[in-house]
Amino acid sequence: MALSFSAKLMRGVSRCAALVTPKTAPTSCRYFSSAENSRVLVNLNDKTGVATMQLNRPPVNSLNLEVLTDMTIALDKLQTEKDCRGMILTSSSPGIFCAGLDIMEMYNPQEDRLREFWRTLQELWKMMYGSRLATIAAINGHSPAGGCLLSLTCDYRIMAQGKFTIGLNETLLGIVAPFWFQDTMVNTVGHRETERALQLGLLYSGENALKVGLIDELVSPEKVMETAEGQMQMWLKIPDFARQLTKEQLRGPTVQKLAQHQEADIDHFVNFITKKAIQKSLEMYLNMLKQKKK
Ligand SMILES: CC/C=C\CCC/C=C/C(=O)SCCNC(=O)CCNC(=O)[C@H](O)C(C)(C)COP(=O)(O)OP(=O)(O)OC[C@H]1O[C@@H](n2cnc3c(N)ncnc32)[C@H](O)[C@@H]1OP(=O)(O)O
Repeated sequence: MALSFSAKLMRGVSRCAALVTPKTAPTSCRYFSSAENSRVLVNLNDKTGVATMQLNRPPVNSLNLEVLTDMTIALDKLQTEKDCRGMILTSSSPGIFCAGLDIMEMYNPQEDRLREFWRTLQELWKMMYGSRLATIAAINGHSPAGGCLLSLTCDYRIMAQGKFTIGLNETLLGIVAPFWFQDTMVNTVGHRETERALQLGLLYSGENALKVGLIDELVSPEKVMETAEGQMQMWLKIPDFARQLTKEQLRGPTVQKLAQHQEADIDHFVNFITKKAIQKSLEMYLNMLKQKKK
């Protein structure tokens, strides 16, 4: 029998809820291992109520079904921890925040897995965008497409200076950012900038991302985490209920829009991605990524 998404989540939570506390850990810090081989590393500081979630899937933290599932399980667990009030999302590989969705999930896919992959991304997006936690993205490297989307679900974005880029570049792959990716971008930088950025598949430098409001701060790579922690303190000075209700009023309608069209969105995604022409575009993009190395 097929399990519902929430049943799968619960099964995952009980499987993954083990608390792993290394001998060297500060006593106030609990380390959650969200999966047997830790594709995301999560710890919660009991003193501050702030959790850190690190993407940990080398080489580029691309988001496959397993990473998305682990993130969803970890976030669900943090949100049920009464004392957890904030989360910083970052990467364990400085230089790469997240390369976006794992293109191999979309290239020559099996339909069942493709559906589950997309549903899990939808669920994670809904949870992140509507999270009761104050969320800050510490973008310590490249952040294209799905990586940019993840950061956009947070309440505040701090990016590392350097040659890193960020943006919803889907059109460069010959694919189209779905309406809820677009909505998240519109809500952040406005309609006109989104029109330009998404049609051109713009990958912004940190400086340009700051200019258009795609990120909130640009700091040296070694300052990204401490800036995120400092900023988090400001967000946590606000009473939770007031901050959460305000967020819910501002973001709720966008989350509801996807919730109401979720099945149709999965059908549309599967139909689109499995088209011959789209498969060809993905193949060319994958080849281009490989050629780049030579
Ligand atoms: C109706 C709706 C339809 C569709 C909606 C779909 C929405 C899609 C959203 C997405 O997120 S699509 C993914 C878009 N991502 C990208 O365009 C990023 C591609 N990657 C890069 O640009 C670079 O890899 C980099 C992130 C800038 C890092 O560069 P670096 O030089 O450090 O690494 P390298 O390019 O050598 O990559 C190492 C290794 O990883 C493979 N790789 C990279 N990105 C991905 C990815 N997103 N998915 C799968 N694999 C990826 C790359 O090919 C290399 O593999 P190799 O070692 O085997 O050659």
